[in-house]
Amino acid sequence: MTKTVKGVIKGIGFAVEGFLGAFREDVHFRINLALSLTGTAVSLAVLNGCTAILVGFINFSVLVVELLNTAVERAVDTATSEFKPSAKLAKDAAAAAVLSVGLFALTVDLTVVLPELIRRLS
Ligand SMILES: Nc1ncnc2c1ncn2[C@@H]1O[C@H](COP(=O)(O)OP(=O)(O)OP(=O)(O)O)[C@@H](O)[C@H]1O
Repeated sequence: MTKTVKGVIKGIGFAVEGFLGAFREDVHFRINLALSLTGTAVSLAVLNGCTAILVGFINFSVLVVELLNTAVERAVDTATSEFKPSAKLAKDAAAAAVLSVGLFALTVDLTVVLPELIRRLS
């Protein structure tokens, strides 16, 4: 196995560790994981073609942004235990990113996915 391939496999291992660590230690991550994967699965199940992929991706992106939020929170906690305005802004801006994408995903789910789900079930 070449050095490059070994490096890629190692990198994937670190990514899996990051995912499992966030799952273990962050309750917000677990909640957003459940919501995001449910939204993604329902979108892919009830919508078709490009719409399914786009709406599924919007739901999945909540999970991605929540992972970044967890990373920012942990990095800030590692960097300082003192109260610093810049630390507050870093954490609050990361939380705002999750809120923004979450609200957008919710709006899309309520206006695109839910009506289609109801139509199929009725
Ligand atoms: N070192 C710090 N300096 C300034 N403000 C901070 C610092 N750490 C946290 N805060 C702020 O305090 C509030 C609560 O943060 P806290 O880290 O307790 O909760 P959180 O961001 O939801 O993360 P967690 O998931 O770890 O509970 C937030 O507004 C955050 O920006």
